[in-house]
Amino acid sequence: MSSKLIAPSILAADFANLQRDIEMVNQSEADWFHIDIMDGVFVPNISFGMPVLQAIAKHAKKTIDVHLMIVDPDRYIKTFADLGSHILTVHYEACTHLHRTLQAIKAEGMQAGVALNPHTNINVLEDTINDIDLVCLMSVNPGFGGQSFIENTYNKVQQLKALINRKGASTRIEIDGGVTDKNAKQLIDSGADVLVAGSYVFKSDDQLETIKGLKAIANS
Ligand SMILES: O=C(CO)[C@H](O)[C@H](O)COP(=O)(O)O
Repeated sequence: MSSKLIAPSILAADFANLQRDIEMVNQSEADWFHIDIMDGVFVPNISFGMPVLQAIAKHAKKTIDVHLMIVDPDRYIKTFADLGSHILTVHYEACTHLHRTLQAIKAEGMQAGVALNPHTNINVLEDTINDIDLVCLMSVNPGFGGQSFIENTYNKVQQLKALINRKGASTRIEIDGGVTDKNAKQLIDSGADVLVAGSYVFKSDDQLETIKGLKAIANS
């Protein structure tokens, strides 16, 4: 069984002490940096843009997993590659020509991810799953950190895992939103490979221990 991965969401970091929080992730047992880019159009919130990502990338020593919650993401694929993104995830709901977008991401040397909102059925990926490196299942409605986990996510992970197996794909399943020690084990048992955790990590007293504990649960 391959190792299950933990990706702290920088959205929940303390931006007054961003470099300290990045160093904490570097030193931790986390595997990826999860970076949420929000445009105030696709989602009802604006997070941060290119200069902040550039600053994070300068200090980050782990895989940079960028999640674009923006309309028409094709406009920025090259920019995000140039800024040092390793994985670039676009929303299914934001792409008119998803297959073309995936090819464009790969052409820039990045892994291609697709995120699905909680209301979007897994079967929309039936014809593209073999072209997708990562599916990010939103377990909250995107836009804000600190929301409650949607329980139907377990069913969706199982359905997605079944689709991946049926198609012989090697796609990873990532879960984003409301992940804690309470749901991590059931998510992994349902078929998840990567757990994104924002508030649970950054609002905890001992962040290194919180990441260590989540990683232990995910790989137990
Ligand atoms: O981007 C998000 C919502 O759009 C996620 O909720 C965020 O990445 C994770 O934060 P939290 O663990 O606090 O739910």
